[in-house]
Amino acid sequence: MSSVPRIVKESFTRIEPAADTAIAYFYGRLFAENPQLRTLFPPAMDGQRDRLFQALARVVWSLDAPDELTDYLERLGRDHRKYGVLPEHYAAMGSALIATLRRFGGPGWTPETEAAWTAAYRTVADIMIAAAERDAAAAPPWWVAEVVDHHRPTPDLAVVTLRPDRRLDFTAGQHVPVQTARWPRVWRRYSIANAPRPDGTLSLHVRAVPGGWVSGALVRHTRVGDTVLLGPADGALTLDPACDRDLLLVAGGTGLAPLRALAEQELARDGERSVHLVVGARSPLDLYDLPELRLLESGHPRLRVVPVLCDAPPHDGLRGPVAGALGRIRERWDDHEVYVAGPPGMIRATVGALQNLGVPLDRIHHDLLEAERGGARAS
Ligand SMILES: NC(=O)C1=CN([C@@H]2O[C@H](COP(=O)(O)OP(=O)(O)OC[C@H]3O[C@@H](n4cnc5c(N)ncnc54)[C@H](O)[C@@H]3O)[C@@H](O)[C@H]2O)C=CC1
Repeated sequence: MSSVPRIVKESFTRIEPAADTAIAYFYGRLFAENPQLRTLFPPAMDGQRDRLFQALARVVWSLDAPDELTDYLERLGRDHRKYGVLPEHYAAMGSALIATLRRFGGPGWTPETEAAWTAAYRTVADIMIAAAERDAAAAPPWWVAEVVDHHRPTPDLAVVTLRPDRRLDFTAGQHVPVQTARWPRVWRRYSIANAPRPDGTLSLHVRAVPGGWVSGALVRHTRVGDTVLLGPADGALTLDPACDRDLLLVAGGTGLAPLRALAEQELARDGERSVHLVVGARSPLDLYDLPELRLLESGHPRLRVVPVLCDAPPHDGLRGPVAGALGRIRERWDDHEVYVAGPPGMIRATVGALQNLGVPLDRIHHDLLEAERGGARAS
């Protein structure tokens, strides 16, 4: 095994405390040397800086796990096609990155360190470029999608249905990046709220969060007939086809979207698994999809939908945080496969409650890291 991972990790630890300054320097240098690259990035770079640093950290700490790293980089390479990134851009990025690391690497930065980073970057770029080229043979870099339905069950929430101009493959539980005409080059991810449909349309549940550019545009400034851009679907919150345990799906707020998709996918199969869909919300108004869910339930005896309200006056359902309600719905869930989606605090509380109810961790699936990166999906 080469010494590259060790050297890269050690030097990265020294640079990490100055991450914010280093990333700002990196972009300043990249755009000064390659002004044409500025058009690939959004006008405001704040979120972009965080994302670059998170990606860099993930690559550095995965250098010892080549399979995991390759999988991640291939997805990243495919995903970068939607930004208009070309193979020749990688050299410019690499040169600005090495210059930045040299500048912030302190006295421990040696020719050996620089050689290790150069080798690591070359490997990373080669994997991303090759994955993007393979993908280009099979799929467009982005899809133009027409808004075919848009309704606002509450003032800050929209259910948006889109028809992509070409087939967009996805698996129930995945999310897609979305760009609106109002905010060019700003992409945000939203979970797809349905299993694949014969007509290729997909629905998103979008809450307009304070200061959220894309979520605000999708909720308040989007109409039927408008178009948005979509990137490729991604995400691992999907059903394991080999598993036949009964399903417990625990949703908080718009975290309902991916779990509704999983429920639809399971119910479309000729199976016998029971499906409990527990929907946590703050108030009755926030149970925006309940009428549709009741309709689904009425057509499928193996589905049970259980709303749980936390901030509501007494009503005929369950009250309190969704995590605390699980033990009141059923004493044990340890024979179930469980999927959880919602705000990070709700995911954490629910996973803890499930463990207390005897569910092994390897049967609890969630996207906590994605939800924490978060704004990602919400803003
Ligand atoms: N795959 C995933 O995990 C997905 C996650 N999301 C995330 O879900 C969130 C949805 O937001 P909203 O609809 O505004 O939800 P919300 O803030 O209205 O909360 C929904 C439910 O979660 C509970 N909750 C909220 N914060 C909590 C905390 N700190 N501890 C325990 N329980 C908590 C509430 O009591 C309520 O029952 C967003 O952060 C979004 O990014 C959305 C889609 C998919």
